[in-house]
Amino acid sequence: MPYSLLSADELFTEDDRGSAKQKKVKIVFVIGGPGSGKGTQCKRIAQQFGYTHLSVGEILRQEISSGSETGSMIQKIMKEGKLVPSDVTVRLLQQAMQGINSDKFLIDGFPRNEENVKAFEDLTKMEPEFVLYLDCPQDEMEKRLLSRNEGREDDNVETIRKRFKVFMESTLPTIEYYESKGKIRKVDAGKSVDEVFESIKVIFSQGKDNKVPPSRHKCKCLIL
Ligand SMILES: Nc1ncnc2c1ncn2[C@@H]1O[C@H](COP(=O)(O)OP(=O)(O)OP(=O)(O)O)[C@@H](O)[C@H]1O
Ligand SMILES: Nc1ccn([C@H]2C[C@H](O)[C@@H](COP(=O)(O)O)O2)c(=O)n1
Ligand SMILES: [Mg+2]
Repeated sequence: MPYSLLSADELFTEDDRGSAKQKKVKIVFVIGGPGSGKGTQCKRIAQQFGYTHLSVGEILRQEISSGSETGSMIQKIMKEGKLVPSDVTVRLLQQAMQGINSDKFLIDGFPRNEENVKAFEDLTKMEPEFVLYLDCPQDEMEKRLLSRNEGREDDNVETIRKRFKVFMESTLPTIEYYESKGKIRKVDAGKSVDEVFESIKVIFSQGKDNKVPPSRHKCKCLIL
């Protein structure tokens, strides 16, 4: 189904004295495997560094709760641990951003694949300032998800394993892509919540030129 997508200007321009003025918006993507602690750490980052936290998974779950046809489609996909088509995801993300007057967005759980990256770049003509990557061992992530207890339909062993596979096959290549642009900031997310946040604070306290050594992930390169 075609969606009417707004351009970067329509999304990010404010007209406050009769003349169109470009509003500078800073975007940080937060990625990591299922259960790596994205939501947990984003709440702290938002509080301490003044970002607006948007969880893309949460935005999709809100659409499910709305009872719309799109919501039923999203629900089926999520139950199977798969990814929602990017035109749907980016449209809902854009709508959420439009409704908030903020110049600093922390976008949790995005991008998840090459299609997400391309849809976002094509639509907004923007790039993230940097991409925070929470790197966590799979057995630790599985343990966390199985004791999360938030009633999520996708927190069962079968779906969790599928989500891990999607992360390895589809999300890791996006990390390679941003790494080639010097935008990945990786932290060891297998430690305690406080320890992980200590490493994150260092990153958010530094300027945008802060660089980390390339990671050892072996993934195919992402060609956009
Ligand atoms: N560093 C940590 N140590 C132990 N438990 C943690 C840590 N970080 C988060 N948790 C717990 O693990 C569970 C998953 O965390 P969280 O929801 O933040 O992960 P997520 O990356 O957002 O997962 P998803 O991709 O499924 O949304 C939660 O119950 C949370 O309280
Ligand atoms: N960019 C995204 C983000 C999320 N989804 C879907 C697939 C995920 O398993 C689910 C839950 O997301 P989470 O709360 O774990 O971040 O939402 C997607 O398709 N595309
Ligand atoms: Mg989450």
